[in-house]
Amino acid sequence: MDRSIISSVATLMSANTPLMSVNRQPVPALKSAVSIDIAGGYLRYHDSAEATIAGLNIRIPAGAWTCILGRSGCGKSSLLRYLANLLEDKVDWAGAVNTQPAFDSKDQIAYMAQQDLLMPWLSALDNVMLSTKFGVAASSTKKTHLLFDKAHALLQKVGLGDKANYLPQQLSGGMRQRVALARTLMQDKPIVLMDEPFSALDAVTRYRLQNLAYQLLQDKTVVLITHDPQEAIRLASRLYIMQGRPAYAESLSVPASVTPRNFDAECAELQQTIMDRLEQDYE
Ligand SMILES: Nc1ncnc2c1ncn2[C@@H]1O[C@H](COP(=O)(O)OP(=O)(O)OP(=O)(O)O)[C@@H](O)[C@H]1O
Repeated sequence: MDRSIISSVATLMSANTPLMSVNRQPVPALKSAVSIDIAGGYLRYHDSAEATIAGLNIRIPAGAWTCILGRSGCGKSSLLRYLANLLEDKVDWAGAVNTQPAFDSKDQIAYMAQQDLLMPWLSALDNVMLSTKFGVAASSTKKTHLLFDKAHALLQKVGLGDKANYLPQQLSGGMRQRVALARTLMQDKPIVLMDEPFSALDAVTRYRLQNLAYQLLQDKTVVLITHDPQEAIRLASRLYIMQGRPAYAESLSVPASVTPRNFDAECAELQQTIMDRLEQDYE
C-alpha cells in the first residue's frame, strides 16, 4: 500500500484546520473493494528498544469484515494507526503491505480511533459533517444540503437525532462514540479501520449499532479491533488474534454462517477457543 494513505479525519484533527477555509476537490472513490495483505510485518516505536510487532501476516479480504482481538498492549491500535498512516514518523516498519487493486490516493481510508476525537467546539452534527467540509466546493449548495440530510439521518440512526446541536462535552461517553461512528459512516470510503468502536455502549445499543454499521458498510473493507470475542464472532468474515511479544497474528476459522451471526453452539465453541488463546498469552 502506498504509505501516503491517510485518514482524512484524523489528519484534519491533528492539523486543526479551520473548517471552512479548505476547498479541495473530492478524490474519486475506488470503484471496487480493496483487499490488504500484510506479510512479515514488523513495527518498532523509535523510542522503544523492543519491537511491538514482528512476523505479522494478515490477509484482509475485500468487501468483508476482518476482526482483530488480542490482549491489551499487544499492538492492535499500533497496527491500525500504521495502516492509517498516522505513525510514519514514529516507528520503524518492515514488511510488505499490498493492496488489490493498488491505489495511491491519500483519501481512501476512514479511521475511527479508540478515543472519539470529536472537535469540542463543533456540534454533533458538524462533527459528523466534518470530513465532507473538505470535499465540497462552497458553491455546491445542493450537495451540501444532501450531505446535511445524510448526516442528520445518520445521527438519527445512531439514536442521537435529538442531540444534533449538542457539543461533545454535553454528551455521555457512549453518545460521543455514536457521533464518532456516524462520522465514520458518513465518509463513504472503501477501507474502514475501526478501533473498538462499540466499547462504550450498553449491550443493546452495541448490538443495534453493530447491525447498523454492518448494514451501512456493505461492500467496504472493514478492519475492526475489539476486546469482545462475541462481537468479533458475530461480525468477522476473517478473525485474527494478535499474541506474543513482539506480537504476531494467528488466524482462527469462523463458522460458515451468514454475518452478523446469531450465536449458536459453534460460535460458543469458538468463543471458548478465543478465551483459551487470550489467556495463554497472559502467561
Ligand atoms: N507512541 C508510542 N511510543 C512508544 N511506545 C508506544 C507508543 N504508543 C504505543 N506504544 C506501545 O506499543 C504497545 C502497543 O500499544 P497499542 O496501543 O498498539 O496496544 P493495543 O493492543 O491497541 O492495546 P489496547 O487493547 O489496550 O488498546 C504498548 O506496549 C504501548 O506501550
